[in-house]
Amino acid sequence: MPTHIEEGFATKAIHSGQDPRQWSHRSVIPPLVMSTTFRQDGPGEHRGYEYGRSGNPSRNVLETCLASIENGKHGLVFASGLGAITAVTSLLQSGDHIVCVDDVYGGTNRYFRVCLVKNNIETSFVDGTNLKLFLDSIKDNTKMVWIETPTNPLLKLIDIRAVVDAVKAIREDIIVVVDNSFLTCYFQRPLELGADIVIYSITKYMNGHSDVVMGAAITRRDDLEDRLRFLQNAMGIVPSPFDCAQVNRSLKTLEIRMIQHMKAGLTVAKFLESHSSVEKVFHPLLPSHAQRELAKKQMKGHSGMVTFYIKGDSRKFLKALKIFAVAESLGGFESLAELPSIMTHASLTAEMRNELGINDQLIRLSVGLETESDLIADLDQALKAAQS
Ligand SMILES: C=C(NCc1c(COP(=O)(O)O)cnc(C)c1O)C(=O)O
Repeated sequence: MPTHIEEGFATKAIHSGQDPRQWSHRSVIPPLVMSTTFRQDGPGEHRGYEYGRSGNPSRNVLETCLASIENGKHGLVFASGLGAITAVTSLLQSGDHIVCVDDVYGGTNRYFRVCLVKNNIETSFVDGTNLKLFLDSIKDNTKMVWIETPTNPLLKLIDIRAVVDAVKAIREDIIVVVDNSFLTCYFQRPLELGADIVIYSITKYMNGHSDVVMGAAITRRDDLEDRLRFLQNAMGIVPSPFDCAQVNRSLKTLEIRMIQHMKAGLTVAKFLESHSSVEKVFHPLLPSHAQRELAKKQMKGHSGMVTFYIKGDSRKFLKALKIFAVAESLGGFESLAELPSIMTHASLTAEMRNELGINDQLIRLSVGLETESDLIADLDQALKAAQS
């Protein structure tokens, strides 16, 4: 028997789910199956696939690969990150309660606060960096705890293992969900830290090419996979086979892309921190980050996300940028810059934004894969423009 080799991340990303022996023609690159339906040998006698919404070979290849690189058991993909959030929160029912970290993506906040409330599912938004405060928010009807770490956009960290242990000590049936979009499974493994479900906006780093909108949920629990698989089909929030093939391709370079995003992001963060036109920089790997020790404990590294308070005119800064594009989203090879207060987090209430410190001086960067010196030069000239 060949000795079992514990494969590395890149090997899993390149080979998991891709075995050419799955298809008779043995193509090394998985075939793209666009068909919405599959011929059956007889009524109900199919070969694993019946209808495109219920299952698709190109989707199956991607879901297998995602589960493998997450060190999970089951991977499910959805039409968008919010589609994954919709499916996962559909595990709840009327009268249930969610405890959610206060600093989350604006669309997540909006879905919880505006949409779920229509189904009589209430959410408490709480500072997840204060474990006691977070746990004190758990009520008899709390059925889900929702974590983003690092958070969007303030890059606050939540101790996943500490939250999981404390929550499960209160009640085992509370489902702990971690949105890992800002780091990917290359830098952080929430399932290994005890989370029940990890979700992604695949749109971001996992695809990393800003040409697919998709979401994913990965779990080790058969019971949750069974319920999520039902919801994926019954709610119809599935991605196209073409998009699945695109993302499957992107995962092959995830490791090397994240390593470069980390390198460039840290270069940018250090440059900003030393600049006289910058008030404060948030980056988990900077010594100045309040939770630097937690970063070292639960993260293998950090992505290209950098957030900072600018001195001077933030709009002038953003309009002066030449290489960074002013745009929503993040995690692609191109560098992006945005003003969360009026862009990605505009859907928060003004009170919530004020409490969090998401004001017109707060700028969020997604540092891409361009030449680092070009990025620094672009930021430097734009910071000067903001002071004029
Ligand atoms: C579009 C942006 N965020 C989407 C997002 C989502 C939603 O993913 P979509 O694929 O955009 O539906 C979920 N979770 C996090 C942490 C996210 O950042 C943004 O922050 O610019």
